[in-house]
Amino acid sequence: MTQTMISVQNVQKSFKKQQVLKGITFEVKSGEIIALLGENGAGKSTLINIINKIITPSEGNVTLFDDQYNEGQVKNRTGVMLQNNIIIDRLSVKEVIELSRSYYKDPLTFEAAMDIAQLDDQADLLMSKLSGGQQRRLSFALALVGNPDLIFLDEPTANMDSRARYRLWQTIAELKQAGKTIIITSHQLADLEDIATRIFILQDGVIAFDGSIDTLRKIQGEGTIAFRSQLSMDHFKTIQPLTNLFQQDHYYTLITQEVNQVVKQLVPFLDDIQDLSIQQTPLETLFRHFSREDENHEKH
Ligand SMILES: Nc1ncnc2c1ncn2[C@@H]1O[C@H](COP(=O)(O)OP(=O)(O)OP(=O)(O)O)[C@@H](O)[C@H]1O
Repeated sequence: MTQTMISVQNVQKSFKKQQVLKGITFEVKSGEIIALLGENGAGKSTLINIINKIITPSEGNVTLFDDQYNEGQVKNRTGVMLQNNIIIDRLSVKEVIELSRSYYKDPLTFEAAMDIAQLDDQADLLMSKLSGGQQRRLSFALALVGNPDLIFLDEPTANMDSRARYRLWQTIAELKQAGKTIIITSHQLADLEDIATRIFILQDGVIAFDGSIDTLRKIQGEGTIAFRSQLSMDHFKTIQPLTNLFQQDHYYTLITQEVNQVVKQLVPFLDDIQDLSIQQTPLETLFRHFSREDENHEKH
């Protein structure tokens, strides 16, 4: 049976004169994997911190699980990996895992938590002596040590090497299989794309998009045609139908619902086109539509 895990009602947050969140409302059901996207400074961490009562909103309400749950019950079923690692200077990796385990009713075994952290060789090392990536791995294990049903991961892969990142996404896939509910912020959109069941795009203080990646593709274009060319933008501007056209240096990206029709119109330019590729529009490209940094494009 699906349960409402998170209910956010009209959450607003201002820091001095800057209003970061302007009225955020949504519900998350059990088993959903939410990718929370937004540019740097969009307010993703602020929203996650408000949901977890780390900062208070200027307006609005948040309910986790059921409003009958007390704070202790909520904490017991929730795992949080914040953007900044929390370091307790005097504790070793082993000690902090044991300490965290003791807090929860139904924790993972010590071995399972160590397996997530992948820090066997550093078990006796003080937390403060870990590298940035190792601290991140420990933070991930600590978020999961209580065997939570609801998990918040704020840029979990920051500082991780590619092997650690691979393992983390694998663990998240296992959590998904197990029916956990997860909210993740990450700038690694290719990995998020494989795992998320629902995308939130935070822009200008509101959720500018809430839906599946398939819905986003239906709105913005199923197919992406990319190529390099020395020809100017003017040559490609008249191509129809496009939902978006990006140019960066000599690299063009055309997004469309009608791939065949667009490819046919590129035929006259083929001698001046290199590295042509056609693919289902990736999340990375769909997200660029909402990006302010990428001004060199034509929205259709
Ligand atoms: N305690 C604070 N005091 C003042 N301003 C703050 C505070 N916390 C956040 N902000 C501001 O709020 C905005 C949103 O910050 P936030 O960290 O939520 O963004 P983000 O979407 O998580 O960004 P990033 O992708 O860079 O992590 C930023 O402009 C930030 O400077």
